[in-house]
Amino acid sequence: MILLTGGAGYIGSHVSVALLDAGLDVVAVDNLSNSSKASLERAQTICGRSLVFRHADICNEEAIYEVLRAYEVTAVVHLAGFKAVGDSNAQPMTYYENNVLGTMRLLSAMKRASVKTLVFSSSATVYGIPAYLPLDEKHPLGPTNPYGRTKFFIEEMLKDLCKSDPDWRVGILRYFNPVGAHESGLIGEDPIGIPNNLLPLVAQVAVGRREKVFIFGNDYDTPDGTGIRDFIHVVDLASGHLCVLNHLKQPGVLTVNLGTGNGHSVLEVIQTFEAVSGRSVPYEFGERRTGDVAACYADPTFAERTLGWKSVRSLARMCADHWRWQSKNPDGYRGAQYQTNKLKFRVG
Ligand SMILES: NC(=O)c1ccc[n+]([C@@H]2O[C@H](COP(=O)([O-])OP(=O)(O)OC[C@H]3O[C@@H](n4cnc5c(N)ncnc54)[C@H](O)[C@@H]3O)[C@@H](O)[C@H]2O)c1
Ligand SMILES: O=c1ccn([C@@H]2O[C@H](COP(=O)(O)OP(=O)(O)O[C@H]3O[C@H](CO)[C@H](O)[C@H](O)[C@H]3O)[C@@H](O)[C@H]2O)c(=O)[nH]1
Repeated sequence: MILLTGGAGYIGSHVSVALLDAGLDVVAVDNLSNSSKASLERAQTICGRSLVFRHADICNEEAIYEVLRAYEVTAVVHLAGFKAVGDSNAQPMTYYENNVLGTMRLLSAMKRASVKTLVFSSSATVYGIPAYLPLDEKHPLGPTNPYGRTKFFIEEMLKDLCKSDPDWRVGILRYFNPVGAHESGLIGEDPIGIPNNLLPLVAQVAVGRREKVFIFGNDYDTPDGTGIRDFIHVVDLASGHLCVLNHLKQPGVLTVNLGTGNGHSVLEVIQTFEAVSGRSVPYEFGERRTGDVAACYADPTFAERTLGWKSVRSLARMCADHWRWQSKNPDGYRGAQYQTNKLKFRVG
């Protein structure tokens, strides 16, 4: 049984599908602070298999310990955490408490239950301002905001833990920019309030929920002046978790970029989204956003060499799948236009 923390979230629901489709048993733990259980009900519908859902907080060591023991968990995929850069500047201690302390509590529960295999969601944000591109795993680390520092501190903690005890096997996955949705259109990203990230905002403009996209800067040193990022399809990202889980046979830490290696500009994303959706996405150029860099994209060769993992879905596919999710669920999970044949969770 695999314990998936943050399982009801955007990436977690897609990882649930990847794990269930691979025939693994899953217990998903989430405190639903940024998600809805509907995502996991739909993940079950997609796979035709049920999982166990437990409403719990990773900061609650006893609750996590009880789950680890009750379901005979053998490995943990740890995605639970807060992720908004702006919020983390405003409330750094909340971020340190939830992300760093929460991970400490989880690790402590794992140690007590003798579960010592972990896959952790880190972020390309740990690299900070790129000294060179593409970013390989050896690039120096220097996160520029509290959210990024929570990921950095957790990475350091995991390295120390593995040095101290050779029984631990840890995969650190540095995600670039996850976008898109499962091809069924049943699960996808459902941010609360005005989206901070580009793709969900573009999708909400296309569907008519918002008026236009403000492009943060068109004077970067890039071909069209707008920022360049490494957008990666969330289904490709999810499959990377399976690959790393299968690969964690040796003790120690394996740190891997999950990106495509291709950079796409903000304007390119908007134009591609318009083309696949047939909708217009009005935009306006505005000031640069504090903390943004001109370009950020991965060197994904280590992932391919060590895990045999490679992203396969194009930007057009990312936009098309994101659009299918958004157009079928204009109000996200709250709209619930879909009537899914709800499979019951194995334990409610
Ligand atoms: N989406 C991105 O752009 C991105 C990029 C890099 C890394 N990540 C990391 O990937 C992970 C998943 O991100 P996501 O985009 O799916 O975000 P998300 O907010 O959709 O999912 C996170 C989930 O964790 C849950 N959660 C938060 N704190 C919790 C706690 N204390 N106990 C239990 N559950 C808790 C939330 O309710 C949510 O369901 C996060 O750790 C995030 O930092 C995301
Ligand atoms: O309303 C918007 C939102 C974004 N952008 C631009 O779109 C690009 C992508 O921005 P996102 O906010 O979608 O993504 P970031 O690259 O800023 O950051 C994301 O990816 C990082 C990893 O690369 C970290 O994981 C971070 O937490 C996560 O939010 C940037 O050039 C940004 O300036 C706009 O022009 N307008």
